[in-house]
Amino acid sequence: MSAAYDRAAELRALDDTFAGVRGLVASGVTRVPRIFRVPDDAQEAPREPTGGRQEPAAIPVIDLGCSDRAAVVAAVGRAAAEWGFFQVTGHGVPLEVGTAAVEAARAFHESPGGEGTDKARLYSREPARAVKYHCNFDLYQSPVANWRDTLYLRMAPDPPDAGDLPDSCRNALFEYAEQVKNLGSTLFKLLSEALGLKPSYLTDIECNQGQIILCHYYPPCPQPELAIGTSRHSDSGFLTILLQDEIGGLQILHEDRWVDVTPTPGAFIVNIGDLLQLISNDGFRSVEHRVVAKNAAPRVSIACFFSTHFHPASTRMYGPIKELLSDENPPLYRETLVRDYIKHYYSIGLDAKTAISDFRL
Ligand SMILES: O=C(O)CCC(=O)C(=O)O
Ligand SMILES: [Fe+2]
Repeated sequence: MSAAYDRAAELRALDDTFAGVRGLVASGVTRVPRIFRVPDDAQEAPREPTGGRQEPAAIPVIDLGCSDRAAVVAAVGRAAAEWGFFQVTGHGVPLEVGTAAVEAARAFHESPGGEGTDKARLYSREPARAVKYHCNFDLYQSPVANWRDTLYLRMAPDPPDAGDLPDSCRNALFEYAEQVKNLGSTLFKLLSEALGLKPSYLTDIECNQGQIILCHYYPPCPQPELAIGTSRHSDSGFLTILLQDEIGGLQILHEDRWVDVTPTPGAFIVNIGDLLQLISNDGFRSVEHRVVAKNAAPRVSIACFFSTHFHPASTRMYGPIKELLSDENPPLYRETLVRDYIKHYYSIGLDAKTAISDFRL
């Protein structure tokens, strides 16, 4: 690495544009700047794509509208234990609600940056702010900047001031958040039952209390093989519900291979987060995933995390659920406040799944 490369200064210069990766692309960059380059030696170990000699693997698709509830519970339990990821159809969220949210997110990200704009008003990486826009939440922690910008909305437990949301997104994203919250409640019931607990168990212990919505935008990348859209990581919260557009690029690590999560119109992707792995005492798995960069049309995804994150009033301790423990299934993790877990997770930045192992007994 040449001495002339001042990474900190380049990160700062990007931050100071308030326009993110989209701003770089709009200005016509044809080469990936060094702050985004994935070092050769960090090339992510299991590089093999889906397929090879076998049939391409695919995450389970579960129809929540199926009238056989026991079968749905069993399918959710199997998927959460074996894959950590599944897609759901028959979920009751109208197609147009998801489409409107994706298009609102796209319009925001494609709006101009610069003085006096929504982007400049919202650009922040201040933890306390409920509505903000930034390029890489972990820009200064992570060794590799991701080819991605994000609009961040903390919707619950305390909803943001409506006026803080960009005008063009407000209605679509409030509506989306409400619908996805309801879907989250449905999923927490199914997951409780799949653990052999009463349906209200996970909501009784407030796993659904926090809701954070991240509207990601992945601009076309001129040298996609040198960069990454989202570095490999597992999600920190209890549960994530993700909507992706038709571009693709999301991959999950399954049996040591990267498996493509193929866009399925109208379906949501659901995945278990670290905190649910922790309280289920490894009954459910929080699985690493990443987004590859592409030189295609921009990609939009909306991730909804159920997690109270930095909520200061939350004093509940989370540890392996007592009802699941026995001599054969002793606790594997120590108890933690959500905010302490999240603080630790953020201090590392997106990386291979390491935060949860620091909480193992
Ligand atoms: O954009 C995606 O498909 C995934 C984003 C993601 O993994 C995350 O926000 O945690
Ligand atoms: Fe994620």
